[in-house]
Amino acid sequence: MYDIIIIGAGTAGIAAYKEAIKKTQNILIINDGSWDTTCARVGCMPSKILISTANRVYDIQHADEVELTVKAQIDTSHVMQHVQSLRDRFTKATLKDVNSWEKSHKISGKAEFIDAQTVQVANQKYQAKSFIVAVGSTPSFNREWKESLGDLLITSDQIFELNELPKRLAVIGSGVIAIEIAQAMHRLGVETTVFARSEKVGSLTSPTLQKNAIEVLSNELNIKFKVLPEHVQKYRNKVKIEFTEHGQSQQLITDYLLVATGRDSLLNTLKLQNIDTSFSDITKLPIDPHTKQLAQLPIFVVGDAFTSTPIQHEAAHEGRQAVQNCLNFSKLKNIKTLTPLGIMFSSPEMAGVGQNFKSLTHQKTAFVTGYASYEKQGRAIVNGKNQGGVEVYVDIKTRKLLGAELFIQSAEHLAHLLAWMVGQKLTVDEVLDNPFYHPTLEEGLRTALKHARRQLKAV
Ligand SMILES: Cc1cc2nc3c(=O)[nH]c(=O)nc-3n(C[C@H](O)[C@H](O)[C@H](O)COP(=O)(O)OP(=O)(O)OC[C@H]3O[C@@H](n4cnc5c(N)ncnc54)[C@H](O)[C@@H]3O)c2cc1C
Ligand SMILES: NC(=O)c1ccc[n+]([C@@H]2O[C@H](COP(=O)([O-])OP(=O)(O)OC[C@H]3O[C@@H](n4cnc5c(N)ncnc54)[C@H](O)[C@@H]3O)[C@@H](O)[C@H]2O)c1
Repeated sequence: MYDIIIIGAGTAGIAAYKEAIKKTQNILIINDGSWDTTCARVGCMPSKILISTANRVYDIQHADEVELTVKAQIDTSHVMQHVQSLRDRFTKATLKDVNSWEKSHKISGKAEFIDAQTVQVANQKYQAKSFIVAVGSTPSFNREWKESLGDLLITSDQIFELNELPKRLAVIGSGVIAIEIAQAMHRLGVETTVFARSEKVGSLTSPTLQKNAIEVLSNELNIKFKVLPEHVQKYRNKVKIEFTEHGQSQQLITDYLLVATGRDSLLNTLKLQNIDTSFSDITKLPIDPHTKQLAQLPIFVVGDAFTSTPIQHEAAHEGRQAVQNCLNFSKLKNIKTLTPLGIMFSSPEMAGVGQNFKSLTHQKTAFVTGYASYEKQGRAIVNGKNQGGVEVYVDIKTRKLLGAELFIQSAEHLAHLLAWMVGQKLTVDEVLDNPFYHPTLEEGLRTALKHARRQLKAV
């Protein structure tokens, strides 16, 4: 009997293995499919390569933002090769690591539970004192549409495999994946149309920043809000989409349909109902949000498989932390301990830190919002990127910084600073006691913090 069986070798499973091997050699990791992680193969890395290249094209074509006249000829014919070769560099690094592990610790194949102590892979049974379940998720899509469109319906699992940039792309969804990829494709010269079921873009929950983001992004991108395809079909090896806009029936011919409408957990592949029949509905599993324990069992579910924050660093953190709970069962520690931090790599970037506007409002927390627009922010003007704004949320009683939302260029850096401040439970006064260099984007953050402090004084 193994000390731990880890199911899934993505970000969370690999982090769990690397932590567990420091404590015990009596471990097994089972993975169905490729051992190079969703993040490196079809997620974080290829998407960021595409976005970075697209933003370079944009900056060359918009040099007039800083009064430069540039006559450039941009050849995008190697973009997909660039995405793939750089992506391969990252996946190779992961595979090199995995290949260095003891062979007898690894099994390829789909794991299914037989009971709470036993899993089966291709008719072979394996038992463990504890399990770390890190099976991740997969893109959701309409099966009927897939049947009629075949390879022309793609998800984030396929888009980075295209040999060349398409001429035209339709995207369904206006969440994180949809907007990141749609904006990048548009900037690379792909005629891109986004179908959004609601009037919302990306991850922001603040109504002010959301409104601003809709304005800014729809100035650049063709986003059809509250419009969804009604019928799709293959037409001369293209995709024909029928939809209704402003009360009129319309149609659009495009090369591919990218479906980015969320991801489904792969927990349903594990036959958890063999442990307890009540586990057959994976959306209702009794998983403790803090310890990630399934019911009272020595089974811990980590990463994207069951989370409201499907992001890489959380998956890795949960994978590592779960090992302690397995080896010290049943003395459990909370796994979910990181300050919330989410960054969306649109342009301008969106970020959320700590508690967001929506959760603070729902919990009826007594807080003030400090706001700063970046339209007139000195450094942003100098950079020719003066769009968006930031909001900081401060507790009225304790004056502590509770969270922030950002929609500005380079939000990724400010968001980290803010996450570290929120994690240290600093008050707005303590944050403002720190140096703010001139001229920097951080000065805009100071404006927002001061705005919040003025309201506290007024309360
Ligand atoms: C397009 C895209 C862009 C992204 N960009 C970012 C980003 O910029 N920043 C960020 O933080 N996050 C990003 N993410 C999210 C990030 O990739 C995920 O949060 C992270 O990869 C989750 O890791 P995981 O270990 O939970 O799952 P995965 O890495 O998906 O690993 C799960 C593994 O389990 C295996 N498995 C499934 N079922 C079984 C079974 N029954 N038996 C055995 N093995 C099984 C799977 O095959 C897979 O290998 C992005 C995701 C996508 C799709
Ligand atoms: N930068 C990053 O950190 C990053 C990048 C990409 C993905 N991710 C992670 O991956 C997760 C999944 O991303 P995602 O974009 O697939 O999910 P999402 O939840 O961000 O967006 C889903 C979108 O699909 C729409 N939608 C859902 N069902 C629909 C339906 N039936 N018809 C039409 N539209 C529908 C929603 O309205 C929304 O616009 C994200 O939550 C994020 O945590 C992170």
